Amino acid sequence: MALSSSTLCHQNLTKPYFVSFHKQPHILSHLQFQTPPKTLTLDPKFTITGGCKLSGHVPISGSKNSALSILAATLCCSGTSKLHGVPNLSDTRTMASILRSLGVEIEACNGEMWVNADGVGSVQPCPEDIGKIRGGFFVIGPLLARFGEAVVALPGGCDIGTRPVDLYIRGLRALGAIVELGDGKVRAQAANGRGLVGGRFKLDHPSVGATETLMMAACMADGVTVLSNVAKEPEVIDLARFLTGSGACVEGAGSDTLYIKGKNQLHGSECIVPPDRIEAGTFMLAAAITRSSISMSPVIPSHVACLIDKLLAAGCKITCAHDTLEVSAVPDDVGHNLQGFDVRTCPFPGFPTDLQPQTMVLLTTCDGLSIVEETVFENRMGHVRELQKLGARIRVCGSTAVICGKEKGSALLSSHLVAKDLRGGVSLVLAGLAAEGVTEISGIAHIDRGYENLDAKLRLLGADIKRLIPLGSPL
Ligand SMILES: CC(=O)N[C@H]1[C@@H](OP(=O)(O)OP(=O)(O)OC[C@H]2O[C@@H](n3ccc(=O)[nH]c3=O)[C@H](O)[C@@H]2O)O[C@H](CO)[C@@H](O)[C@@H]1O
Ligand SMILES: C=C(OP(=O)(O)O)C(=O)O
Repeated sequence: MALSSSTLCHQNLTKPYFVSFHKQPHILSHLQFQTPPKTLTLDPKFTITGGCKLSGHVPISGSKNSALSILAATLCCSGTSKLHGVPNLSDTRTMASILRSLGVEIEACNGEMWVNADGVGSVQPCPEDIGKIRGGFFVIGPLLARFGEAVVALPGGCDIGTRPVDLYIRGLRALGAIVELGDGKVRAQAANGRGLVGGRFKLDHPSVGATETLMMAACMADGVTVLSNVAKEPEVIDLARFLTGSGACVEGAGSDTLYIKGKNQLHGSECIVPPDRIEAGTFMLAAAITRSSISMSPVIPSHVACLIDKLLAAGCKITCAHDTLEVSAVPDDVGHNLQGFDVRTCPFPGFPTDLQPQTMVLLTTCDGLSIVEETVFENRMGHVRELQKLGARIRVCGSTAVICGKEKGSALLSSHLVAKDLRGGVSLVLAGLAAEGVTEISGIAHIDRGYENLDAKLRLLGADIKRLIPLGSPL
């Protein structure tokens, strides 16, 4: 089915994601893994020779952000939970290490994870690991709810703004917890040694992580909790689905109010981590930036509706059949250069902040002036300086960037670039695919936090990208 904006408006945004287990693709089994050359380099790097057209089909992995919150939620469950489609990322490995530091037993094999939290003997997860990722902090909700206490260090994650945890703290207090912040740690205790109690809390801002953390806490609080102005992101719905499958009573996921009736006990359950909408969006943009045609699956089209609208407006062709999406920007197919467009990032269902840097790269290759306004994080323009090294004409004023599209005959040039965060980092990879010559990108550990085998997947599509590993480091 060829897509237009109106086609998507009729799709149910909260429709469950059903894939029978036997159909779950062994997504990476057919990728050609390259044994990376060991070279005289200090830091792992990508080198990309630009100009290759992409073609073929790419498998989309399970969602990083859904996997992180569902893994945190397994702490609520008695017995074993079985998760399918957990992406093999440094973030999910760090999350597993955080859970193990509490005494959780985890076995993992080919994207499947068996998690059992019955032997938890600590309420203080490893602070070093918590400091590496944002999602690790979410364990404060389930720890407090099930064990009455938690001591959790302040989280890490992408350096894209101040990213406070005030909404988590105020929300947990509304559920009867005593919460203090000091020494880089949040200490929380259910008051009077009793468990949490249901309550009402309105978030000042629809924070994804605060919504998920409070939802997990409320699932085991005594009585009913009403959370308003919550996040409506698909990952919130995925978490609610896992919790409900584990015996919790959660209503309203996907709307701006959650109604949760607490239960004394939740049980382990089985779930599939839905596909990563940000990874899918990144490959959709890779097709557009390289003026190529590729397909990808599984994708839930309503999760990437905003990007589909923008790419259609730019002049791309997009078709969708079941869970497969095809994006074409081949000049012979679209008949003209792509047209620039404006973007304003917003909480879901608005344009995702996690696709802002990648979209900016596309805009540098389109006709005309484009404006990108970042409204979710106050410091998410770190990629611009690197893109300017490639000759991109971008001006930033605060959280707004003005992008001058392609001049006749001009192209992005190659350079040595540094990835400073996850999505900014992958935007440099996309720029390298379109640049003339060889682009070198260091700091790729940021990219490995959130993309499963990015280089192998791009090679599968025909890109010339190599991962250089420092001499002496284990493969
Ligand atoms: C692991 C994970 O799921 N990460 C995602 C999650 O991050 P995360 O959950 O951290 O993002 P939030 O939705 O909480 O952040 C949105 C805004 O709210 C602010 N804020 C948040 C909490 C708080 O207590 N106080 C406060 O002021 C933040 O500083 C930010 O400006 O949602 C973001 C927004 O879609 C995505 O970019 C991240 O990929
Ligand atoms: C901001 C992101 O991740 P995190 O919240 O884990 O830092 C992201 O995935 O783009």
